[in-house]
Formats: sequence, structure tokens, C-alpha cells
Amino acid sequence: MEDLENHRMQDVRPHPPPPPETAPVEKDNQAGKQKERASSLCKTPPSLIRSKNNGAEFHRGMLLGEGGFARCFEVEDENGDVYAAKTVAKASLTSTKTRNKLLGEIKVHQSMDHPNIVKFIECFEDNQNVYILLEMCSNKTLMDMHRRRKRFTEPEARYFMIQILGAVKYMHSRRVIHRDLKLGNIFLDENMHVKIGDFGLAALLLSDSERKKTICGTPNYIAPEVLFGKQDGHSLEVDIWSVGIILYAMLCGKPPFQSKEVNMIYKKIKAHDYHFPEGVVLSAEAIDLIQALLSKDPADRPSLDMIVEHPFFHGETPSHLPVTCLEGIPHWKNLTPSISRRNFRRLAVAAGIGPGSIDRDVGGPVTVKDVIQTTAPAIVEKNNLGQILPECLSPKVSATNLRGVVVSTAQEQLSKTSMRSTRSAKPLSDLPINKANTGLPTQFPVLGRARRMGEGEVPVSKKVAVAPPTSAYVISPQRKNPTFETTEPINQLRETLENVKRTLASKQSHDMYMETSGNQVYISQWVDYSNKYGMGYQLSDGCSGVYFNDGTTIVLTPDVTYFEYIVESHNPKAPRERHQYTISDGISSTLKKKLYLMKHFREYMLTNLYVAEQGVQKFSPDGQVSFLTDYLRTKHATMFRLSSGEIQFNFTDHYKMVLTDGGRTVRFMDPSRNAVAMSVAQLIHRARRTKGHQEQKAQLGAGSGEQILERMEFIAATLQGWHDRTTKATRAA
Ligand SMILES: Nc1ncnc2c1ncn2[C@@H]1O[C@H](COP(=O)(O)OP(=O)(O)OP(=O)(O)O)[C@@H](O)[C@H]1O
Repeated sequence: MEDLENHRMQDVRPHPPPPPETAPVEKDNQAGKQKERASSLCKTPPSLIRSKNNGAEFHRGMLLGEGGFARCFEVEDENGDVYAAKTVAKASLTSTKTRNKLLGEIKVHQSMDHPNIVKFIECFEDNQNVYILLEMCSNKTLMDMHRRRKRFTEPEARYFMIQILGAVKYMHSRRVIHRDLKLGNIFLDENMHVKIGDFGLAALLLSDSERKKTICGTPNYIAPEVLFGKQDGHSLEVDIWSVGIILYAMLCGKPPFQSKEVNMIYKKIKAHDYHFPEGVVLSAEAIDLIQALLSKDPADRPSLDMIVEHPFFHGETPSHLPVTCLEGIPHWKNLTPSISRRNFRRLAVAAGIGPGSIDRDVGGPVTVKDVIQTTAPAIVEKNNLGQILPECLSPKVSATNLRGVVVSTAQEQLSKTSMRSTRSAKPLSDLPINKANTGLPTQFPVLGRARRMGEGEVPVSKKVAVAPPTSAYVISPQRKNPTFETTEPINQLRETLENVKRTLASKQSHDMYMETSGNQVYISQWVDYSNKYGMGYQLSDGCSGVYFNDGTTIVLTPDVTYFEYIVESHNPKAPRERHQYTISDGISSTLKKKLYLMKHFREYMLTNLYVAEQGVQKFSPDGQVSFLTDYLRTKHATMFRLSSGEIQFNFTDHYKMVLTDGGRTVRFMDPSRNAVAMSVAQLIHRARRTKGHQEQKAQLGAGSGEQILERMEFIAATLQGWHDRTTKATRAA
């Protein structure tokens, strides 16, 4: 990274300085040399883009936008998943420095995994271009929204800021400075969640004390020490400055040092010459926070955790933003102080910042130094994943190789392939198999738009907020003795589905199905902190548990008087030993530590996560406690198996299904946790009958019986894949 950092000094961003609001610069490029925008070398890619790396194919869609360096196109993979493909023409990569710059961007971005950072999916090349496949942000950037709205309200600014600060905290904890934070690099996904993107100027600090010297950034957003502190260099605080500019711009309508001339902007930054515009109503708290963020001396700027504790964040805070606010001012009802506080907490927890952040709750406070020490080597390791990097970025490739690249036009390609027209709806049985070839379908077509985060169970762990794109699923770690106790639910479910399909075909009466009590225990909240300790959960009967990474479990009764310690054994006839204790029993120091963590998890979940239906099932002190025996996380759902035989599916669109009674009955919950419990077959038939009734239809999950049937088919296929993989693992062990 050191090399990359130095190379950026010169010929990076080879376009002339466009308007100061949006264009990143490197000081060395300011000599006035008017170069062609590198992105203009990027011709429209063929309608069917084929990866040279692994032969994967993508249908190219519309142009999403253009920067100085790249053009970005919508693309769709063979599973129907849509991504943004940042496309860089190989013809623009003729200098080693430009190649290194792109390599640096890829390496840093690839190592990021945070809910508020644009997800890096993969990177590949064809003959003409390098493609960086990114999470799709369909609501564009805060810059686009700002252009239409001119100013945002303070509640909106708070909503955006919490997520921005969480993402920046994550980057900084990994010693990554973004160095180009601005409205135009803050993307919005379809749910209006913030996603920071464009790591083109990012730098990795190799030690706490390292200082960067490259003058780079976007004029309006550059911190004074970048421009005028060449001797001392700069560090993480430059991003805090840019966050201050962003907050000012969101609330005041333009950045504080805005001027027509770039040099005038720099003069104003040097003189710290900015004012709050008259005629714009700003709270005293907003002014105070902006002033703190824009402290001239980097050492005076507040830390990221201090920022979210500023009184500015005590104001009205929405839990989410409607897409209509892209165009006009939103209005909220009932944003009372307590609701706002709760919304703030949830947003902060989801972004991994502030008092509720898990780093503080479990294992004591984590200092930036701790995080740096444990995580910086991980980046270096990950950056060594040379095999996925495009060949053309290899030092072996010479400039002449790339200059000779023939840029074929879209028209030429059109005659070779036709776009989308050959694609037809596939039956579920034909669903593509994911990369790990696990037998798990990667596509689940009935899922609607994912609901907003911050409600229901929010995965707060930074590492696992979204499974890494290369591994299609995460299975519970370090199981000594993986078992899939029974295949009954799989067989039963398959049989039921066959029966349902037959009755649907024959239009028989469906009234033969029985209602069920729906009294199964299920997981009402969970926190995946398996990158450090384990999976914590709260059961609907009030018990809480942690499935530790070493395969042991602690389950605590609701009144916190008893707990069970469950250890996996190698005896296939008795796969688990269960030990009961009262809370005051003398226990070993290892167990004490686990109990301590258990209580922290419990506290955390009760304080920070969605609390609904507590005590729906009363815990019976005489009965056996249930606990989590295994879990699986995929792109479409998180699945839990409980010792009581229940199998729970939490879909990413926040619908949930709990299978019980050997797969015969199901508890179905909508995103607001309204629940119905009935036989699987009845649920499907009920859904078919309520087609026209909006309310019931919503409750049953975007509608029709066919869609419920598809969810069930997905469950059956996933269970089968899960079972096969577990059995294979057991055999291998
Ligand atoms: N993940 C995404 N989802 C949707 N659109 C995107 C995404 N990433 C980029 N874009 C669009 O493509 C444009 C160019 O992308 P980007 O800014 O990353 O390219 P660049 O050449 O590196 O830009 P810059 O000159 O700002 O560094 C963006 O302005 C945006 O309109």
C-alpha cells in the first residue's frame, strides 16, 4: 500500500478539474493540463459481458453514471441478481501508476464489510475493460438528492449522519482513511440506507503514527492539513473534517468554503473563512457540532464515538426515510423524544457506533488501538488474495499490451448476443446452484424489497452483517460433532408440498386441515457475534442463550436464576451433555467468563433490539429449556435449528417461518410480527383464498399461495442442502 500511496501523487485522475463541488483532485494534476477524461475511453460494454476469470456472464443494462475514471452500468447475473458494474477501460490503464491506483482501490474496497459501505462483490475483466461488481445503490447519491432538494431537514441529516459515522468508524478501525468523503460518494440503496463508496483515494495506514503526504481529495471537502500541512502530513482526522463539510452542506445547501475558483476555495480553507448563511434556520446543536467537526487543528476534532454523543443527536430522528424524500420534504408524525431516542439507538447499533455498539457491550470497551492491532493484519492478508485480481493489473503487463486493446462497440456485440430476450422464468427445481456447490439455491424469486434495517433482529456484528460474497453461506463455527438430528422435517415437508400441489391441481376442498396452537418456542432476537464469541439469542419464552464458537451453549432462564451449560460430546447416542446450575453455584473460571458474556448478550438484546411478543409463550420452570443447536446464514435467510426440533427461517425481507411438529405445521410471521400458526398445507391454501383481501394478503407475505409455496420449496431445498453438507462434514470428521 505504501507504494500505491506514493504513486497516487502524480498521474491519477487524469481528467481536467471539473466543477469543484464534485471532482476529486490530486494536487499534482492542477498544472492545468487538459487531459481527456479516462472514463470517456470506456465504450459501452457488450450486452453480454463474459468474465475472463471464470466465464461467468452478466447482462448489461443501462448506464448508471460516469465519474472521471469509470462508467458504471447496471448488470444482471445468471441468477437474476442485479449489481452496479464500475467499468474501467483497459485503454485508460496504460501507466503503471494508474494501474496501481485501480489496484489500490480494489484491494481496500475488497477488504471492507460494513452495512453502510457499498459492498464489493467481485472484480473481473474481459478484453476491453476491468469490471468492479458492486452492490446496487438504486437511489443514487446524496449529491443527486441534494441537487433536487437543496437542503435537508435536521432529522434527515441525523439519519444520514449516524450511518456515515458508523461506516467511517469501521474504516478507521481498520486504519483506512477514505480521503474523498463527499455527498457524491454517499450512495443510497433501494431502502434509503446509506452506503459509502468510491475508495479511489483511500489509503491504509501501516502504523498508528504513519502520516500521509499526498495532497488529494475534492476541493470543497479537503481538510486544511492536507493542503497546508505537507511537512506533518495528515491522518484519519481528514475524514472527520469532510464529515463536517457534509453536515454543513446537507443543512445549509452548499459546502462552507464554496467558491467559483478552486484557488479561492483553498484560500478560504486556509483562512478558516466560513459562515452560517442567514435565512437558514439551524439549531444551536447543529451549529455547535459543525464547528467542532471543522476545527482547524485536527487534534481538536471529536472522535467518531464522541460525535454521536453530541446533543445534536438528541433531536427528532426517524427510523427510516421514505423514497419520496428524494424529491420533497418528508413529514413525520409522532417522532416523540422517546421514539427518536429509540430510532437513534437502533440506527447507531446497526451502524456499529455509539453507546449501544456491541464492541462496548461485550468484552469491555474496545479502543481504536485494540481494533487496529487485531484487524490491520487481516486486511493485509485479504489483500493478498491475488487470484481474483484482473490479470491486466499485474505488474507484468506492459502499457503497450493495453494500448492495443480494441474497444468493440455495443453495436458489434449486439449482433453476437441478444440481451435478456432468451431469458425465461425457470421452475424452482432449475434454480442455479451457488458457487460453493452446496445444493442450496442462490435465487429466491418471491422475496420482495428488503425491509428497512433497524427493526427486528439487526445483525450488529461488523464482520457478519452480510455474508462475504465469495462464501455463499456461513455455517455455525467450530462444531465438534456436526449432526442433523433427523430428516423428518425435510421428508415431511416434501410430502406436504406434493400433496398441496396435487390438491391445488384437483381443486379439492381444503377444509380438512387443522388449526394448531402455534405454541412453539422460537428465536425472537439474535446477535451474531461469531467473529469473536458466538451467536446470542433470545427465545420467545423469555430464555436467552449463547451458542459459543467452541460449540458449547449457555441458556439462562427468564428470571436469571438458573442456567444450563451444554457441551457437545463425541457420543453419537448422546450428542450433548447438559449441566444445570443455579446462578449462585460455584463454577469454574471458564464457565464464569461464559456466563458473564451470556449476561452481556442478554443485556444487549434487551436494550437494543426489537422487543415484541415477549412472554408470548410462558416459560415453564419444570420443562426443559430449548436452545440453539445449529444455524446457517445465506443471502436470502438466516436459519436456526432448536433442540426442541423447531426450524426457523428468518427471511431477509423480514418474514419468518418456524417449522414444527416434524415439518407438518408452521408459524408464519409478517414483518410486524403478526403471526398465524397452522399446518403447512393450510397456510398455502389460506394464502390462495385471501388473494383479494389486502390486509390478510399483506400479513401472509406479498400475497399468493404460490408465493408461500415457493417459500416452502425454498425451505425444503435449503434444509436438504444443509443436511447434505452437515452429513458430509460429519463423514469427513
Ligand atoms: N454502487 C453503485 N450503484 C449505483 N450507481 C453507482 C454505483 N457506483 C457508482 N455508481 C454511479 O456511477 C458513477 C461513477 O462511479 P464512481 O464515482 O465510483 O466513478 P469514478 O470514476 O471513480 O468517479 P470519481 O471521478 O468521482 O472518482 C457514480 O457517480 C454513480 O452515478
